Amino acid sequence: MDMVNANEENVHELLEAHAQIWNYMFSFIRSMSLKCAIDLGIPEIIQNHGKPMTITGLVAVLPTLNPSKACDISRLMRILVHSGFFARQKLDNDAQEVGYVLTNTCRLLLKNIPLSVTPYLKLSLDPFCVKPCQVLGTWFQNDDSTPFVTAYGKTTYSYCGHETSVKNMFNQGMASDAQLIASVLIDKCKGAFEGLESLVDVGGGTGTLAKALADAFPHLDCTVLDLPHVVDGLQGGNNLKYVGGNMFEAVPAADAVILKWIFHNWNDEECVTILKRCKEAISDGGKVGGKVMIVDMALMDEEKVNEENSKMFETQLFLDMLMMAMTTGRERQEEEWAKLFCAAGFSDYKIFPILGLRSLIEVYP
Ligand SMILES: C[S@@+](CC[C@H](N)C(=O)[O-])C[C@H]1O[C@@H](n2cnc3c(N)ncnc32)[C@H](O)[C@@H]1O
Ligand SMILES: O=c1cc(-c2ccc(O)c(O)c2)oc2c(O)c(O)ccc12
Repeated sequence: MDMVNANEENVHELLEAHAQIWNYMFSFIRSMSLKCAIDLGIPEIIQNHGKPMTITGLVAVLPTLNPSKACDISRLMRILVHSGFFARQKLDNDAQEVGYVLTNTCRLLLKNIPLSVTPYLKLSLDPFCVKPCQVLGTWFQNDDSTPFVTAYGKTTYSYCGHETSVKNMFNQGMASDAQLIASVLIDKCKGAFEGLESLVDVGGGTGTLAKALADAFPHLDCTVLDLPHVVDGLQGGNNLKYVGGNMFEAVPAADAVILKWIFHNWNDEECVTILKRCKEAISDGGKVGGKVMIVDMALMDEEKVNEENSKMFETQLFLDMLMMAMTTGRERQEEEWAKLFCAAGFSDYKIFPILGLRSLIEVYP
């Protein structure tokens, strides 16, 4: 079709292509509208109201709203109803008036629930992550190691080390995700921890996952290894301790090591080095049967993408592009994982696709 010169036959197709571009182009409006509702505390206010909340009721109690902008809140709510975060419900059976309620999805965004996604959303939509994405094109044409460096002039590592508020936002985002993974692992994969006496969470951040595992398995000795500036001052417990160190140099000895969201931050060569340090850690005790447990993505096969799972695949690709913007890492397909394991001297692995977009991957020496 001739897309440039519209005539009557192709005008329909032209407009459809045009609409598709606009929908894609304006996709950031979705995330920014959701971020706005969260910044204003709207999910909590509606939840605490206990029944459908009218627009008048909502604007009356929004604590930080400038009154001259009250009429615009209904426009914000309209797009978020359309996107499925809020729904409209009658106030009561015979009433005509309707109010807003939260959908199940939106409940996951409440700030004070254990599995809240909000800290991770705040991290992902902060200029910390957004600015590097805006300079991808520049980065493809310069010598910088990552778009993050193009945007900020330093690596994420040194940026987080110096800016306390960004470091806290990053650690809180990671911790909230670790809480979700911990509860699924403890609920669905108890067997994976059976027979283990000690476990190191490599790059375990502020220890959310290790803490949950230490509580769930009181006979498991848990260690969190992370950079000194992350673990300094953190207090362990009975079967939990923190160690400051560098996973490229040494990993404390244990029956097993777990690494969540580590490998997607690093290139292949860096991953093989980390894997070798992990292999040494599970061999040092002299006990056979140790293993490396990885929580990360196994990218779906493009041939297996269909209408039902295509959104899932798209979300995996979003994360891959985010990793391109922030780090030297990438999301990997099964074959790419297998190559890394082989290069680091492991003999076998098994992928358990039990964590939604991500998998538990066990690697054996
Ligand atoms: C993407 S975060 C994942 C945190 C945690 N595993 C989780 O999933 O919630 C990566 C972690 O690796 C840590 N890290 C980076 N370089 C490291 C190194 N050389 N040695 C140990 N930890 C490191 C970071 O400080 C950060 O906590
Ligand atoms: O901004 C990010 C930065 C990093 C990151 C960068 C360098 C490292 O040395 C490291 O350990 C982690 O990882 C992320 C991540 O894993 C996400 O899921 C979302 C955002 C980020």
